[in-house]
Amino acid sequence: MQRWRGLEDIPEGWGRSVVTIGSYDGVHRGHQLIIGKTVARARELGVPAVVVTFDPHPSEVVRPGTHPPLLAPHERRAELMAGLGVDAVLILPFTKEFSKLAPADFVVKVLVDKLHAKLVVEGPNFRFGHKAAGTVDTLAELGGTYDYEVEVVDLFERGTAGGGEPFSSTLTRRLVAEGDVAGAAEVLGRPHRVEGVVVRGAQRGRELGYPTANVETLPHTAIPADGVYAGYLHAAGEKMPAAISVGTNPQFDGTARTVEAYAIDRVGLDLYGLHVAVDFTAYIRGQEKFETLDGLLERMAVDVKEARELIASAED
Ligand SMILES: Cc1cc2nc3c(=O)[nH]c(=O)nc-3n(C[C@H](O)[C@H](O)[C@H](O)COP(=O)(O)O)c2cc1C
Ligand SMILES: Nc1ncnc2c1ncn2[C@@H]1O[C@H](COP(=O)(O)OP(=O)(O)O)[C@@H](O)[C@H]1O
Repeated sequence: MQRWRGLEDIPEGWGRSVVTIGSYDGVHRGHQLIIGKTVARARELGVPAVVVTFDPHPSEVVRPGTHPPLLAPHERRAELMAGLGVDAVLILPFTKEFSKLAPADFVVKVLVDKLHAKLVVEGPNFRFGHKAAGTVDTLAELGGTYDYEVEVVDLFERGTAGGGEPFSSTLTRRLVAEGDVAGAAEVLGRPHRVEGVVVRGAQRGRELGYPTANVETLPHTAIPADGVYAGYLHAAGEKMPAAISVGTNPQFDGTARTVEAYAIDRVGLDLYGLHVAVDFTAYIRGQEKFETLDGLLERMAVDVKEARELIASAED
């Protein structure tokens, strides 16, 4: 899969393409439908499938200070899109100037002049151009002038997550923020993942008998609510069942919020400095401050047992 940052990166002589445009944060199951359709149509038409997305998130540029927590960094989104068969991802730097392009100017600059769109696939709620003035109808009208078709895919799949709300990035962010990682996994079609480099913590975990890899997350990462979770730690090419703690370590009157994962029953790992990923599959409990350290240790033993069981039952 090709990855372009900015219109200048599109190779000279790029032919026609099937295109879909969106933030696609999380690449959840609704997104997967639209992107899957884009790829299927591209194959039928014998041209490449291109996803156009933005960085930073448009809302931060339009209303500074409103950057939403991100479900997946661009790197991860690209990996997921490649898995869906996408041929190229174009990340457009979303600047103030770019945000002022009228819908027709956006269409000409990106879809017509650069990607030579033959077909554009979107969800019904797609908006684009200055003040989000462009709708799928605007897109289709311009297609009449500029020789491309528009196909609207209903992305409103519903599961049981969030009380049967339609799948969306907003719903997923809410479920993650509430600690409902099982619900988030239903919308995403896979567990929610937090990634980053393993940094040093208080060096206390090993003394407690549960060394934990402390993950330094990227700004704007969607981090699950404080609590204890079951999941996986992916490190050095291995996928290890893990008990995960998110919080400030109230037992030790900590203040910094950390994401830390204990790889169950693994001894002697050295993960410092590695880029790792933590997948959240199930919520176990909230963070607590126990009367004694033994209270915490007893509870941690139970957490690890529960995590092991939750993971084993999900793998069956
Ligand atoms: C399964 C599990 C459960 C935890 N539960 C709590 C808790 O209830 N309260 C708390 O303050 N810290 C909790 N922690 C975090 C530990 O306090 C933390 O991992 C320990 O202090 C080591 O920190 P360090 O990695 O900075 O050395 C938990 C950690 C794990 C792995
Ligand atoms: N089973 C394990 N799970 C997670 N990290 C482990 C494990 N075994 C060894 N480690 C290593 O130990 C470190 C965590 O030990 P800990 O005492 O909690 O130190 P810190 O406070 O720096 O996180 C991890 O960063 C990793 O390098």
